[in-house]
Amino acid sequence: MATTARATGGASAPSARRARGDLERGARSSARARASASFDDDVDGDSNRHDGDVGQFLGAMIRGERGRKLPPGRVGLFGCRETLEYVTDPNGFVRRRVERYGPTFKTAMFFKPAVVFGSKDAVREFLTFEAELPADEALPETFRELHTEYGALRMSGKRHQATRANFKRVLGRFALETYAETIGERTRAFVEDLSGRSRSKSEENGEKVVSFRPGVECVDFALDLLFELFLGHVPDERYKRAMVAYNAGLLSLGKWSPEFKSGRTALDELVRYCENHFRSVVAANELDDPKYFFYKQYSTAKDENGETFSDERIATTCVLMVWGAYIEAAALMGHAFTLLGEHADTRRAVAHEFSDAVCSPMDGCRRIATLDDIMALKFTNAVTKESLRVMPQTAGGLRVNPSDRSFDGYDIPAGYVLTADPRIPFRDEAIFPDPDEFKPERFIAGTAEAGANNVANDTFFPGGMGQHQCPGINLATVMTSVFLAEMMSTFGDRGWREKTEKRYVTVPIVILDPSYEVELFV
Ligand code: HEM
Repeated sequence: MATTARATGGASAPSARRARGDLERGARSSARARASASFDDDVDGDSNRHDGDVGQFLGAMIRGERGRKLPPGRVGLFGCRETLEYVTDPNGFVRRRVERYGPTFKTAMFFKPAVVFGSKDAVREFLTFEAELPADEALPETFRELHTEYGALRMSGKRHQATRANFKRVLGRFALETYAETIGERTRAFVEDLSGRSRSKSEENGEKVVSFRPGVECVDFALDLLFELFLGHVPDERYKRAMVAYNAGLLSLGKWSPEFKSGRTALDELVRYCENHFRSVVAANELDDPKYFFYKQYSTAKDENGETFSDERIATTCVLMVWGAYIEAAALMGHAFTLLGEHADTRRAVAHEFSDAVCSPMDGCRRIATLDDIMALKFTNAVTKESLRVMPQTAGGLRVNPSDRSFDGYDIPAGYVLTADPRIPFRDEAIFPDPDEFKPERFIAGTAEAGANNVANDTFFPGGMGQHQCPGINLATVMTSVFLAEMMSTFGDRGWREKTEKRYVTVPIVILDPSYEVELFV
């Protein structure tokens, strides 16, 4: 679940590397173009210099920034230009600014002035005071409302601590052990179904192919699977469509927008559905059925006052958890899958590692992996981590700086959003040499590519950091590792051919566009 990366369109190119290359070339030429434009940005950190940028000049006056040493960059008057550029291409936006200003810069996010940073020193300094910073005020208005009063991202203090304690019960190790079998079975069925859809390409060579659209099918699959893990079943299509509408509403541009209104209706419908379902499970005395593990945990969950949750709160929590998980897990599956398309050796290594773990002379390769098996897939797990690094799907969390402070050598005025952005260290040559290269070995201790800092909290934080750090990233990693293992065992040897240009949607997170299609060889 993440709140910041939001945009449309995306790079189109026949391979992820080329897509990234295009982004970079675009970034370089647009940086050159901007450098020669008369409305230039404040590049030296001196907020008194605006080089003809009237918006920035007026904005800095109104915000009382003149004479203070803010980071380099541009906020503008209301932050409109920066916000629109950010939502159009969030990863490129950050990359261009880091190239131009370095790892700490000021800008505007969702029309609020913001300081974005990602150097190890800045991250360490940030962690010394992050726990005191409110997250709620930094969220876009539409998100705040649809995230509801029960949403963790809006909470702080004792209320938030109680909510986090409950997350441990449904996203911690014991929970993952409980979910592993369903994840394994559903993933295998998904891949078998895909393979069963294959058809002969031509009469002559008997080549069998199957068309696969990861931008749609991973989303569908992840949504079904997470409904099943958290609600014990997959509701009918209507509620799946409602979840998609809710997702769109959360980060709509304003409360006036049709997306926001549909998101509101979808949320009400989903909460009603979950509440009725939860009540029916309780009434039937079925809470001890293992498929209702999630309900069972929440039926005894306590809030900050020691009170058990109301049915409405449990139902809303179910909706928020399915939402927070499905789009993130689907994005990661899609990114990791497409990155493997370019790496035949890596595909085979993933398939090999899986067969070593689950195949035996007794039962062939039919055993469903346990959590221990999945955690022992060191190479495959490293592929998922490297995919998160090479193709970041979310930004970091947003926090509001409540009072003037000095941070990272700069003056940060009260009201500025502070955000530690994982995309900055992900591309830092000193931490990840050849950052454009896809090298899962970086995340395997003892290999030549493994750097001391690769998995440190202050350099690799795809799920954010601090009080609201993602509690679900391990679930997404487990789902993706199993998905890759099953997919590569069936299709990894011969790989696939792209049928359409690769495109990315970045609303509300960076994810493959539904139109992207490949042909898998069976
Ligand atoms: C690769 C997949 C994922 C990524 C990249 C990701 C990213 C993030 C980020 C960056 C945050 C921090 C926001 C902040 O600091 O303000 C976050 C929070 C959160 N994520 Fe994830 N997430 C992922 C998967 C999941 C999954 C599978 C779940 C399962 C339910 C989940 C549930 C949550 C929740 C509940 C929070 C809020 C925590 C809090 O406010 O205390 N996420 N996520």
